[in-house]
Amino acid sequence: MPELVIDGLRKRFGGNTILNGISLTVRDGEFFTLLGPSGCGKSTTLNCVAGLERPDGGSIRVADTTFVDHATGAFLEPEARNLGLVFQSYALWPHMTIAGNLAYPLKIRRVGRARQRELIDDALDNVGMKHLRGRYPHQLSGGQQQRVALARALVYAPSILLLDEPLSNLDAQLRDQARAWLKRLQAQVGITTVYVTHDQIEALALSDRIAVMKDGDMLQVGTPREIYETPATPEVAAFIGRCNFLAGTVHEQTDRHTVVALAGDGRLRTARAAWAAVGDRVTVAVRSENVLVDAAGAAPSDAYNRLDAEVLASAYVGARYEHRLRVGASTVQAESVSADVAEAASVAIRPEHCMVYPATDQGELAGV
Ligand SMILES: Nc1ncnc2c1ncn2[C@@H]1O[C@H](COP(=O)(O)OP(=O)(O)OP(=O)(O)O)[C@@H](O)[C@H]1O
Repeated sequence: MPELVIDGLRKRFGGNTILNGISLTVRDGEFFTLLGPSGCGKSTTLNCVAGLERPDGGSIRVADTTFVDHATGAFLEPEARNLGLVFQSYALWPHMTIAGNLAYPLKIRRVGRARQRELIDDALDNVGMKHLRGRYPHQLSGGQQQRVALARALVYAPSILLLDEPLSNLDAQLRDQARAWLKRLQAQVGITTVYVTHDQIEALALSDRIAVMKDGDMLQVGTPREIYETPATPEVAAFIGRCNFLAGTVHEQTDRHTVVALAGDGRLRTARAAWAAVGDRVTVAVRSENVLVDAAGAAPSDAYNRLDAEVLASAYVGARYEHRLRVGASTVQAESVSADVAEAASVAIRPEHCMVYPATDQGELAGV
């Protein structure tokens, strides 16, 4: 399966710049996700790959085939790109059986009847729908229809699979199931896949790598672990998972730590941020699951920061409790498995769980 290379992709609609020169490479056989808030340009990127939009700058190439190159004026028509496409609305033809829906793209490609049957059986087998080949779309559930849409996109062995929020019409439980079989299927077929979603859990669960987008720019590309554990910017940290942001000033640089004086009160040792100088204004990001409340009393002080805290509110949310605490001048969110935090007069945070960034407007982060 080929690589997809996007280089300097630009797109404007009217006076608005939607893509600011995006560059990325999707590797052979990779499950690659474009993740970001609504309107950041994910679908526009995918549509440029599909040939449904013409970019205003940059190029897109798959293996040795140029799909589009603004500099030379090259543009390959969508139907010549041999792509598998699945969108949010599955758009199966209602008057055709499932097998008929899958046969259609093969007929267009002039595949012989016997071979059509083999390919259709294989594709339906892949998605566990072979036994329903004679049914019509209205006789299937939403989840089953989505499987058929995927089988139809795979039946003619496309070079790349493009999926735009394909699971968003399914209810929560079906979505979980669909996620599991989609990941299995993609690995089994080994097809290079670009997936668009604004759902962070979906992105983390499915992807080999994720590109986090905002306002037509790419903020970070990395594996799910890299994106979650070492977000490149506070915006990435804010968009994925639950994160606290604490304002402060660099107080001291030691061999191993950067010590931050928090606004209000308290000091926080963080993993050393080599770029920071004493006196710099910084934003420290800490995931809410890394703010320990119930273990605070037991945490050895050399391995943890200990900060005075006041519990403002606690809520039971099923598998855990969520707490709002006042720490210095900030409100901090924390999680615990035990309800027993009423006495907590401090929180414990490991230095390596504190991520330091140049000072960022906290109001902007709230809007991510
Ligand atoms: N054909 C168009 N004409 C004008 N503006 C458009 C067009 N298509 C998209 N846009 C605008 O471009 C921006 C990016 O849209 P896009 O669909 O790429 O975002 P997205 O990240 O996929 O968001 P969502 O998750 O909501 O689909 C939006 O502000 C949208 O309104």
